[in-house]
Amino acid sequence: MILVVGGAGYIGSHVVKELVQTEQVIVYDNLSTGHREAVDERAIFVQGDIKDEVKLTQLFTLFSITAVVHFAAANSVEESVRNPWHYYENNVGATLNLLKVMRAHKVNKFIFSSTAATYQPIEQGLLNENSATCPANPYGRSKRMVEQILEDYTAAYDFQCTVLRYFNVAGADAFTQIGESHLPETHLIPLVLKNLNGETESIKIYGDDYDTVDGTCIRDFVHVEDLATAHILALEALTIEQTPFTIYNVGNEHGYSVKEIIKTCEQVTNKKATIENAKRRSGDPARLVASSKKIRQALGWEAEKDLQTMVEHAWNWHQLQKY
Ligand SMILES: NC(=O)c1ccc[n+]([C@@H]2O[C@H](COP(=O)([O-])OP(=O)(O)OC[C@H]3O[C@@H](n4cnc5c(N)ncnc54)[C@H](O)[C@@H]3O)[C@@H](O)[C@H]2O)c1
Ligand SMILES: O=c1ccn([C@@H]2O[C@H](COP(=O)(O)OP(=O)(O)O[C@H]3O[C@H](CO)[C@H](O)[C@H](O)[C@H]3O)[C@@H](O)[C@H]2O)c(=O)[nH]1
Repeated sequence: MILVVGGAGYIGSHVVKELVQTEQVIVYDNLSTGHREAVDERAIFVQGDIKDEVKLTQLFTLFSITAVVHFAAANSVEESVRNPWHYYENNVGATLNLLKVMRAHKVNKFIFSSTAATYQPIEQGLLNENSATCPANPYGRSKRMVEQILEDYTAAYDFQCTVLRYFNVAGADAFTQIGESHLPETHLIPLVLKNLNGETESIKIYGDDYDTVDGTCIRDFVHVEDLATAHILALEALTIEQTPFTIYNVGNEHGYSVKEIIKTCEQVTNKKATIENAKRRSGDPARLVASSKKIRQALGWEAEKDLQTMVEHAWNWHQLQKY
C-alpha cells in the first residue's frame, strides 16, 4: 500500500488519480490547503496532520504501508518570507516527525517533493542536479534542509529516497475532474486566468527590471499530469531496485518570462489582461530553467505537454472549478 501524504492537494491529487490505477492508496492530509473532493474515490482518505505522531503511528499500525510519497508542505515563496517559522515547522519539523514514524515501522521507501527554488539561479543555460544550490527564500531553504536530512538518512539507515525537484507546475487533468485550487491563490497562471475571466481588476507583474529578455522573471513550467507520471516512474524504480539517494529535476527545459506567460494565457482565452506593474516580490529568483536530462535517461520520463496545453487545461478547469 502506498501512503500519499498531502494527496488532497493540487499535485498530490493528480498523482493519486494515476496511482490508483495499479496500487492501493491511502491519502493522509490535514486539508489545510487541500480538498477532500480532489481525492479519487478509489483511495482511502484519512484526515490528519503529519505533526500528529499518535495519529501517524495508528495509520502505520493499521495499514501495511510499503512506500510514502510526501507532498505535504506550505509552498508560497512570498508567504515564506513573511512567516518563515511556519515553513520550518511544517516543512522541516513535520517531515522529521513523519520520518521518525516511518523508521519505527520499518518503511524505507520515500519520494519527496522538492523544488527548483533550492537552486542558485543562473543567468543562462539549464540547471542540472549538480548545479549549485542556494535558495533565495525560506521556502526553498526548508526544502533544501529536508533534502540534506534525507541524504543523511539514506547514508546511515536502511532507507531509499528519490527527490523530485519540480519546476513550476501548471495545468489540470485532461478530463477536467481535478485541478489547481489554492486559497488564497498566489501562482501566476491561475491569477492571470482569474483576471481574464473578469474576477479581478488587474494582474500584477512583480518586477520588470530583472536582467532578463524583457525584464520580467523567467520560469520553466511542467504539466501536472507529466509530473504525475514522473512520480509513478520514480516509485516503480524505487520498488524494483535498491536505489540510493537520487535527485531528479522535473521541468520542460524551456524558460518563459512572466510577460510571455500572460501573452500565452491571452492567446488561449482570446481575451486581454489588465496588467499592473508592481515592485519586485521579495524572495523571487530571476530565472529558473531545468535540465531534465537525468530523469529522461534514468527513468525514460518525457515532458509531453507544452505551455499552451497547460494553459488550455488550466482554463478548462478554471471555468468549471468544482472546488
Ligand atoms: N505548485 C508548484 O508549482 C510546486 C513547485 C515545486 C514544488 N512543489 C511542492 O509540491 C508539493 C505539493 O504542492 P501543491 O502545489 O500540490 O500544494 P497544495 O497546497 O495544493 O498541497 C499540499 C497538501 O498538503 C496538505 N498539508 C500541508 N501541510 C500538512 C500537514 N502538516 N499535514 C498533513 N497535510 C498537510 C495540504 O492540505 C494540501 O492538501 C509541496 O511540497 C510543494 O512544496 C510545488
Ligand atoms: O500575480 C503574480 C504572481 C506571480 N508573478 C510572478 O510569476 C513568477 C512565478 O510565480 P509563482 O508564484 O507562480 O511561482 P514561484 O516561481 O514563486 O513558485 C512556484 O514554483 C517554485 C519552483 O520554481 C516553487 O516550488 C513553488 O512551490 C511554487 O509556488 C514569479 O516571478 C512571480 O513574481 C507575478 O508577476 N504576478
